[in-house]
Amino acid sequence: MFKFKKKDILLVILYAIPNTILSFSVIYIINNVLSGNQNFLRDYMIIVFSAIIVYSYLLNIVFQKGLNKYAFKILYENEKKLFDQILKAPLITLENFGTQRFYTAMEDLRIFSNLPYVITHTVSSLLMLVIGLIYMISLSVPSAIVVSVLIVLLALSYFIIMNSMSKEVATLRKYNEHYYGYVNDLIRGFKELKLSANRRKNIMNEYLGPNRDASEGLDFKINYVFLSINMISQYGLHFLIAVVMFGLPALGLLDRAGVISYVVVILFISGPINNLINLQQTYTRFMVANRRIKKFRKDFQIEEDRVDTPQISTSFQSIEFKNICFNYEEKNKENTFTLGPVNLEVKKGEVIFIIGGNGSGKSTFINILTGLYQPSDGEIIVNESSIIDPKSELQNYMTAIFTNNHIFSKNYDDYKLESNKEYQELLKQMELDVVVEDDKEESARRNFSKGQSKRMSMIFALLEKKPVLILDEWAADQDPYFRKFFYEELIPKFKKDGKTIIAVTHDDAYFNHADRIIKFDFGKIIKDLKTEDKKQIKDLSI
Ligand SMILES: Nc1ncnc2c1ncn2[C@@H]1O[C@H](COP(=O)(O)OP(=O)(O)OP(=O)(O)O)[C@@H](O)[C@H]1O
Repeated sequence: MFKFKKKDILLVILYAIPNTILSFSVIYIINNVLSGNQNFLRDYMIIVFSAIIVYSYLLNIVFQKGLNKYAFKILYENEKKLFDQILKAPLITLENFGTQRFYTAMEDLRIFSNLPYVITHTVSSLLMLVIGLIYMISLSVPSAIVVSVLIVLLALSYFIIMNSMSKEVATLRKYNEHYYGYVNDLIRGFKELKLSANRRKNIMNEYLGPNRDASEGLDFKINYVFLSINMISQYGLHFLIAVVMFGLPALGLLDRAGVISYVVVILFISGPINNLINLQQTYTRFMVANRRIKKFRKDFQIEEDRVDTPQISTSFQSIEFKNICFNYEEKNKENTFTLGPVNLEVKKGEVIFIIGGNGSGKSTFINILTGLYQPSDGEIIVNESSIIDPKSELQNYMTAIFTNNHIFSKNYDDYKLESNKEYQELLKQMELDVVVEDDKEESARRNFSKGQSKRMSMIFALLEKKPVLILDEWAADQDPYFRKFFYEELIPKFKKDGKTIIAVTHDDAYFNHADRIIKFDFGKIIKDLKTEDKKQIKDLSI
């Protein structure tokens, strides 16, 4: 995902080398001043010392600015790519994996935006460590070996304790996953919980409470251990300095000036050592985030052939389904629902009602009709001759209002509402002119009642001016008066205007307002009746 070019690596090196040399010059000067080296006790040394600090500061500012720019560029570019991928993902993928995956992918991207800093820190810290060791070796090889061995031992004990906690960390993560599930129930099911004292008691006493109790103990243990091992670096450093101050001179490995130099170097490299140790956790997080993003990219793979800007076509004449089949691929489930084979022809201007019991496949069929689901088998023919690719082209002819319609917070369509006469007329027609008093976008996107929001969606759908209108139980949320108006006035008007209407409905009182009734059962069309056949229509039972 984040690919480093040769130029980027060169830039990091170009920064890290002078930065390390400058930092090391600071130690070198301090060492010599402390040990009373006359060459370093001259007046101009303060200017040299200050110049090094200022230069080092400016170098860091310039580099950090570039690094920041680079990190944010990568982050925002990848965020845009992610949304592009989400918009192009098939509906079935979204349904199978759940929206939660998008949120975690976004979180993972944020983690990754730190990668450039971390790499730069790693390179600088490593360079500081190497130069510090070289300096110590130049002063005394055996002392440098003793100090290096002690540093390695301290780092090893840190990693061993850290890794021993991985099982506990995984268990805590599992507890937290359940916890977020309960929180979700609590927020989304707030009304249902408020209605039942038993439910409130049970969610608290049997789920949320025990989950939090178990997490509390584990969280404390993990944090306590992490706190303790983080102290290893602090107290380990004191131990190391004690060895240098007392142990090494006692063994005759270092003199007084050597001790001062060693202590100064150790104090200086303790920062980079700490960085390197702590960075291990960051790298582990990167690896996990990388794995998850890769999996996300694979699961939500973009199909390159997808046409992204469909043109509205008004030349619709007919659509024909030939042996169309579809089945939900549910892992580890034997009885997955299968739709089809569906054979059906819809002609321009027809009003078709789709009926059938719960779970008979009406919405699944609508999803195929609108190109949201890709059929596993069969052919879709539009205007008698052109066989079309349902993924990209079906939507050219259709607009749909689903049962769980959504009114966007902003206008993502090509039409404008302001000063739009047609919009004003539609508001009156849908009897929303008393609720929406002006033609401003925000007025059309306020909080509506369910029935009003469906009427607003109808206005938006009609403004799209597509020849085929698909409605999934649109009238179910309307009051009896408007429902009657919809079936008896609006549908005939839409038909007169040349629209083709395919509506899923349970309103048997209005079946006579369709040209055809198509009944689904167990994923198959079991009846396809013309409404002229009054007797058969009367006998239809859902
Ligand atoms: N995303 C999905 N994954 C797996 N199975 C699904 C999915 N969506 C629906 N189903 C199953 O497919 C079958 C048909 O569902 P569908 O929603 O098409 O029925 P419907 O006729 O619209 O029902 P209703 O009148 O209740 O809205 C049901 O058995 C349902 O459980």
